[in-house]
Amino acid sequence: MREPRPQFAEERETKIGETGHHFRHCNANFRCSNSTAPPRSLQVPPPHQAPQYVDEDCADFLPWLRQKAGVEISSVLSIGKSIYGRSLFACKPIQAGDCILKVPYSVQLAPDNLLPSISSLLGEEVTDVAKLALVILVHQKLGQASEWAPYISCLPTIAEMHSTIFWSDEELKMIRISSLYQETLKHKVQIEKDFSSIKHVLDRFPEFFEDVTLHNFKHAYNLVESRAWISTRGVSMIPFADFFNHDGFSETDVLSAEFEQVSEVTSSSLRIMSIHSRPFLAILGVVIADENYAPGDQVLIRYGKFSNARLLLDFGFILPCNKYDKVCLESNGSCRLSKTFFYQSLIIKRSIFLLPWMHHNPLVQVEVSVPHRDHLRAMKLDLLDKHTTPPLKGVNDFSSLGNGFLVMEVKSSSGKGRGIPQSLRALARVVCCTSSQVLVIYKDKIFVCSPELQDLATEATQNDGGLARIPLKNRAREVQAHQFLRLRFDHIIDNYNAALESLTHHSSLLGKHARRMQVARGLLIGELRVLESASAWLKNYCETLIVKDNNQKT
Ligand SMILES: C[S@@+](CC[C@H](N)C(=O)[O-])C[C@H]1O[C@@H](n2cnc3c(N)ncnc32)[C@H](O)[C@@H]1O
Repeated sequence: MREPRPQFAEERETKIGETGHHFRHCNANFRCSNSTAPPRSLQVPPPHQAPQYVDEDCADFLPWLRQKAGVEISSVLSIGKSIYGRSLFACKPIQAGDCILKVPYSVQLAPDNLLPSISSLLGEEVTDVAKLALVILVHQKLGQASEWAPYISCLPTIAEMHSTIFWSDEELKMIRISSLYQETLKHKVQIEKDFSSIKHVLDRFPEFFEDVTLHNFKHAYNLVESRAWISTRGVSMIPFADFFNHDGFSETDVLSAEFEQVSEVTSSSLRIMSIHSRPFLAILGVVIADENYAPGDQVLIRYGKFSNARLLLDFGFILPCNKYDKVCLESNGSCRLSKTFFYQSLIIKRSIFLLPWMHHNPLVQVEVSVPHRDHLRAMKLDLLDKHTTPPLKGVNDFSSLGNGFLVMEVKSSSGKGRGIPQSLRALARVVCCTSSQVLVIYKDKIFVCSPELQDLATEATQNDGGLARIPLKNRAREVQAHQFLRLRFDHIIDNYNAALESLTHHSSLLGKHARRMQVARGLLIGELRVLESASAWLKNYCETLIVKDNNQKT
């Protein structure tokens, strides 16, 4: 799920699902953005070019929805087609602030639409996503006999969906270097788990589920993940509203910018929930235009501040130059508090929903080891154990990336370097403290001690407890620590370049596979950009320190 998007949850720097915010229910406001922004996806031409304003396939959809709702849903939007699939276009001039869409709860599909005879058999572990997937499967089976048929028939087929959960093993290999690879495997396992937990119920209702395979279930599941929103009814499919496409270039923060306004000024319902531990915010029912639109403009919303990996996993597309791309350097293993793992390796992963029960070996692994022969090893481990806070707490795209260092693009190599987590730099500072050992004899025992590490410990205690958060007084050591990090980044960069190089040789791929290869390349290129920006920043940082040092000496 995602953001206010279809399941529109916000991908923010804080884990929304854990903030404890709970908004009175409501009709939420979505700000929409005009499709005159630059092209957004790999699929050219841009969406505002020659849109087909009326989607003939949906001819009976709006009259049906209006009749079912008993009210006008929107008088200013029409359903059309763009390169993004079904899309919403302004059919009349729209002014900022206009309410452009209202979808009553009565025409939303939620888990409570499941027949009580079915839902009563489902265990508590069955998620809302899985339940809503079952609702979709029931209506798919009913076909034209379903009262939701005009909507269900508008949903994309599995062949039209490109989430990496539908990629073949061969296709997935193309993104093996990215953490999305692990995320995808983990997510597939989660879906399989959900399927096994409902299988006995499916068997009890052959009239609805006789032919349902894991494949069909996955399809329905991803329909929910790529289109559902969160409402007070839980995860909901909102017909018509789920035809909005995503605009990653929009500066409008659908979630947070609207947040207070919605909860305070309108009677809207904003609610933050978490599906599969993924943070997302959802809003519902009412969409307010945030800018003016001329007839024919595609009206887009921002699903969330999603990196390409997340867009690809949930929605099956990526954006070129996605400013929300991130890379995660993750401490290895399932147990980040393990001193050994914490020190011994850092793994670079792209950030997305990594689920904790998966332990496949990541392809890119960077050793940041404290050699066993390091006399300070025990002390370093102890210090880190005492002072290091979980580096990724609350900042990850993916629920399971609790162990890593989330690296975002550093906009300027001479800037503040905010894309490189302090905790990662701190780790490098500690790891690089390798000298100044002294032996202390205490109670007839010999202890190895380091004034340098001791200083860090004192400094941490005197400040906020964070270890090595400020530059080391010893400038040469500070440079050494950052050069050490840069080496690791450069190693990963080399691996990304090699992976990209290998993708260019997949010329035999056709159709869907060729498209997926293009997407895989786009994903890796975006992550490489983040890595290169970090490396450039580290280089600049070291050079600046060296110059300062030289100036002081002369
Ligand atoms: C909520 S639905 C939007 C309506 C959808 N286009 C349809 O045909 O029903 C989300 C899906 O739309 C497509 N989509 C939305 N925004 C996109 C974008 N910026 N670039 C490419 N595809 C996009 C993706 O297939 C995504 O899974």
